[in-house]
Amino acid sequence: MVGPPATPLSKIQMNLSSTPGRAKVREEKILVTVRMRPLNRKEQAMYDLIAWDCLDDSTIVFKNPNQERPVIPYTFDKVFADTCSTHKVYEEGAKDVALSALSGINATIFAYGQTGSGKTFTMRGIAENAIKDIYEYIQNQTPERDFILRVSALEIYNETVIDLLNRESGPLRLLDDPEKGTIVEKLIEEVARDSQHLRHLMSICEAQRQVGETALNDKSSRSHQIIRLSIECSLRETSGCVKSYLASLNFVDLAGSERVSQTNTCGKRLKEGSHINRSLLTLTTVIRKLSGGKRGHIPYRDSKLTRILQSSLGGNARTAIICTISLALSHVDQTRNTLAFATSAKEVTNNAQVNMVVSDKALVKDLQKEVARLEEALRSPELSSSSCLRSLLSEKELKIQQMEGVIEELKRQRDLALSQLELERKTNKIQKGSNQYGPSSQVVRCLSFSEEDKSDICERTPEQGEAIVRQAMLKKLIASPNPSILVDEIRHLEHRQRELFEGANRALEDFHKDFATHKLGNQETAETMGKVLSEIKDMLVGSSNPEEIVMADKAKLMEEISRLKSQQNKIASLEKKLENVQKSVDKLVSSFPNTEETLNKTQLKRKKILPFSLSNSPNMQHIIRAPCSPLSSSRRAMEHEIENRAPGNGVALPSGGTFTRLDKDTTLKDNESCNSISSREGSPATRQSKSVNVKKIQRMFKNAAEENIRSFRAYVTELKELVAKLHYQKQLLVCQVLELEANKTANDEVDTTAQSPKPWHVLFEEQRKQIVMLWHLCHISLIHRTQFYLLLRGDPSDQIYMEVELRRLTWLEQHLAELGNASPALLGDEPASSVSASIKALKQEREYLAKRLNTKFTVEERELLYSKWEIPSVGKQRRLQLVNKFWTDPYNMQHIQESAEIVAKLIDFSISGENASKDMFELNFASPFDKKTWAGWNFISNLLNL
Ligand SMILES: Nc1ncnc2c1ncn2[C@@H]1O[C@H](COP(=O)(O)OP(=O)(O)OP(=O)(O)O)[C@@H](O)[C@H]1O
Repeated sequence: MVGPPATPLSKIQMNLSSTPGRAKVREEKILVTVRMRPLNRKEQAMYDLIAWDCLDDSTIVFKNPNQERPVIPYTFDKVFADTCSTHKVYEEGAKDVALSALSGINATIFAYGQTGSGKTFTMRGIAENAIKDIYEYIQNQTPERDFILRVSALEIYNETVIDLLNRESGPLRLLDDPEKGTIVEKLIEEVARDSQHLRHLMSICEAQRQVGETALNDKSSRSHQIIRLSIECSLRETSGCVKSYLASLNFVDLAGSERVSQTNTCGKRLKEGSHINRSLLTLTTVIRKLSGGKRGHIPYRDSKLTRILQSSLGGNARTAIICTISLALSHVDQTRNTLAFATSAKEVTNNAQVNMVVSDKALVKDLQKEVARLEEALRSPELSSSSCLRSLLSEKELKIQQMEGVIEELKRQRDLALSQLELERKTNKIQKGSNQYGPSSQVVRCLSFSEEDKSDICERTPEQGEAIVRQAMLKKLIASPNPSILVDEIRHLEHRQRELFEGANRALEDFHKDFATHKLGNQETAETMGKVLSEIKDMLVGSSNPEEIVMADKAKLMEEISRLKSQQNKIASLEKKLENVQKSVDKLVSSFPNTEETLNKTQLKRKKILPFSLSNSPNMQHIIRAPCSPLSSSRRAMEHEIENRAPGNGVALPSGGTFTRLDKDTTLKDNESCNSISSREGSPATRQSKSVNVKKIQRMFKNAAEENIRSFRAYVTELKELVAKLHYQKQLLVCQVLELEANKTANDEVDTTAQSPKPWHVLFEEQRKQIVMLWHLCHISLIHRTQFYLLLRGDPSDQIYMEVELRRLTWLEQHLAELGNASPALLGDEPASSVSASIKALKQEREYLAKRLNTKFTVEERELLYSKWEIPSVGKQRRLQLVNKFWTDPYNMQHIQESAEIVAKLIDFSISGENASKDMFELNFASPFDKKTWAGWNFISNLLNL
């Protein structure tokens, strides 16, 4: 086949390269030489004159015997005088170009000239010399180089291409190949075994050529002849890589230009001459245009000659043109034409390049091995068996389980760390004296009632320390509730509540006793006190008793919940009663200003006046220790008052000491004073002194009573808050327990369901709906959805595919949700690169499908679709608008069905077609569509690392 080397373009590296032993070949002008033919016999017989002279080996000049016009010399790369041998012409005008083919560069040598000027004579010699040199070169090469020579030959006779090695094949067609250029269809290419064989083949070509007799040449070539040697050189390198060069060497013997007047042709010869001249004219035009440097339209296609020689004329080849001329004066015009052609040809530039074929044999061998392995695997019954599939599936499920386990463990560790961090933070705040809590700690604050009034960690009592520990425990408890811990916590709260009520009761009883003993306050005050006392007692009765708690210890969790629920009313009742107590105490306080007056009227009559004292009350410690009690501050105020008293006022009060001890001392001193007053009764000084002391004692008594009333009021207020907190805390705990119970019930239901499975068709419908929703949420490929949806119709064998798909999608959806919720600092670019990549891929897929609408649906069908899917009749990108509506409503199964049907038509997918097999899903994340993954599935695959 004549044309550029028949090597696939993909395997050819069209790089400039150095020819072995030569300079780099880049742009290069055509080598143009002129060979003079001596006068032949006919010319001599006619006494024709020699019209041309060689000035030197590159210049020829017309002899101007008449000296009419100034002579214009012609200069070429070489001018060979008529005495020059063909060998010299070859050596200096063709060899260099011809041997380029040995290093992968296309080469063309052709003879151009007037008929009978010696073209065939010259080309025969050139080819002979080239063949000789080529084989010498091959023989001198090292064994690392292998050469293969192939021969093909054709002639263009009357614009018909004939295979000279297979003339019977008839006229051959020229074809345009995008990679190889013009090629001759069905042209035979014979491998030359050696130089002899090659010569033999060339002799066949010569014998087959059209030759005719004309007036100027007995054996005139009536056709253009092209003999092509394809030379393939393989170079084995130490790395095992093999480089191959492939080049063609064309020997072109053109038919001669001729004038009818000179050749005296007619009929057949005239027709031949006409074709010859026309093709030569095209050649001349091509050369002239190329020489002008203007790369406009080059009329290569105007003749078969120029089409076939296109790469040699300004293309990828080194070219040498030997222009043959006759020295005879009778042919001077034809010679001038030839020299003009030669002059143009000199200006034509070619771009010869090495045609290198790199074939990595090692790689090829590896690929062959891999193919063989895969073929073997495919043939293996094990791989296609269901056991293999099952093991593959179980392996992947195991991997998913492991990943889920890891995720759970990480979550647990994260929660634990957060809990510890929060505790640490709060502990630090407490140590710094701050009791401010962040909004996120609201629940914990409700539970941490015992901590709120701790102002200094240094003064923390064991109870306070315990409260901090409990607080941490409660936070853990909320994060991961445990029924037994919850129940314990409830009991603890109830116990604490009872302690508070009992403490309040004892304090109030003593308080009331003191009032009664000392007749403090008026009747109204006494009534109020009695009322408060009875209300507190009611509260105690209303609270849960120890037996219930003991019973609850043994009760089951649900019974405990019921009990707590039933307590709701009791708690509300308690709150109500506390309200009453609060009101009563307020009333008591408001009535107290009359106390001084009462004291003056009543107590002064008594011989023995005892100040109000709780010194003997065992419950006072409860009041003092009561959380949130302002008693400490009132105590300080009392101490301050006592300290500021004048030393000589007759009241011997020790400075410092506790309130209780102060009361004791005061009581003692007061008793003593009273006794003393009694013994000295009657003296004026004594009366005055007694009057002063009584007033002081009354004032002290009043202060103490006021202080105790205020303290008790504050205590009741605090108690009310505590009850409210307990109530809230219990509710929280009940919720926790209920949640646990609900989970337990749900699990039980699942277990029950597992024991009595639903019918497959029901389960299939449920799973399919879930899958459709998850496809939507995870932005899965529409093509995948369509194929999966249409292929899996609820057969029992679909079960495994459904389960795998559901499992994957569930995992993916959770993973994407976690990515979306996670901190960007923790995730880096992952969320953006994952979700957005899937969305982008889906968008591209929709665009792809939209483009196919025109080819897969007729205009009428499209209009129907637009109408049905409510696409406006006027607007841009209606096709995309339509496709954008597919698969967008996961709740509507009719919509899903119709979407799937349209997408299936767009991608030529048919459930009965060749490409419709459930195996296409392969139970892994590879894309189902021609193995050409969409970005979404690519991402999913990478994401799951399966
Ligand atoms: N340089 C030369 N020295 C001696 N004889 C030559 C030389 N060139 C050509 N001849 C002779 O001239 C004759 C014509 O030559 P040839 O057939 O090669 O011409 P041609 O250009 O091929 O003609 P055509 O175009 O008609 O085929 C032949 O007999 C050949 O031997």
